[in-house]
Amino acid sequence: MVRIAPSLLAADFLNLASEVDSVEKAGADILHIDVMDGLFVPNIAMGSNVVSALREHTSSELDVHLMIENPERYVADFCKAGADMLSVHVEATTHLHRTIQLIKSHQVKAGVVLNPATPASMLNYVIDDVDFVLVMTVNPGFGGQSFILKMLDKIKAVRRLIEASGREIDIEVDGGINAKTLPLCREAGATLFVAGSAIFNEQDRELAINRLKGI
Ligand SMILES: O=C(CO)[C@@H](O)[C@H](O)COP(=O)(O)O
Repeated sequence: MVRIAPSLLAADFLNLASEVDSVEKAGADILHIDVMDGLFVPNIAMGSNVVSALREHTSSELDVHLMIENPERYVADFCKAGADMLSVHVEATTHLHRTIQLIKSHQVKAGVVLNPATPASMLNYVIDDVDFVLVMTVNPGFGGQSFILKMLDKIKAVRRLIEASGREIDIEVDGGINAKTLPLCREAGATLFVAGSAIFNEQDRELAINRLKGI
C-alpha cells in the first residue's frame, strides 16, 4: 500500500487550514511537518505552535521532522503539541539511543533520519528501537529539489536491515518524490512517501495524490 504524507512546507501558509483540508479530502494519509532551526539546515521553519494549531484543526496523524541541532531539547514540546511521529537526524543528537527513548516515553513514534551522505549502517544499533526510518532523498532544508538516484541503494540497504531485525517498520522517503520517483522508491522498499511540490504545486490535489498512488 502506498501512503502519502503531503509536506506542508510547500503549502500556502496564509491559508494553511484550507490547504490541510484540501489534501485530506484528496486522500492524504498523514501530514508531514518540517521543523528547521537555521543551524542544522540553512532555513528556518515551523515551531511547536504550528503543530498545536494543526492538532486542534485535524485528527490526521502528524509526522514531525526535526531538522534541528540537539533535538532532545524540544522533544517534550513537540510531543505535547500533538505530534504522532517525531524524527531526529543521526548527526543532530549526541545520544541518539537516549533521544529515541525520550520520544517513545511520550507514547509518540520515534524515527531516525538519514541524510543523503549518512550510511544505513548508522541504524545498526538502534534498529530494534526505532518505529520508522526516514531516508532523505535530497539534502534537507528546502522543497523543490531533485531526487538523488543513489538513495535507492540506501533504501534497499535499510530494507535489508529491517528484514534482518524481524520487525515491521516503515521506511519513509522525503525529497523530490513525484509520480516518476515514487515507484522506484517503492520498488526499493519504501512504504511511506512525503511529497511537497508534487502535491501543493498542483491545483487539483486529488489528481496529484492519485497520480502518486498510481490510481
Ligand atoms: O524535508 C524536506 C526538505 O528539507 C521536505 O519535506 C520537502 O518539503 C519536500 O519537498 P519536495 O521535494 O517534495 O518538493
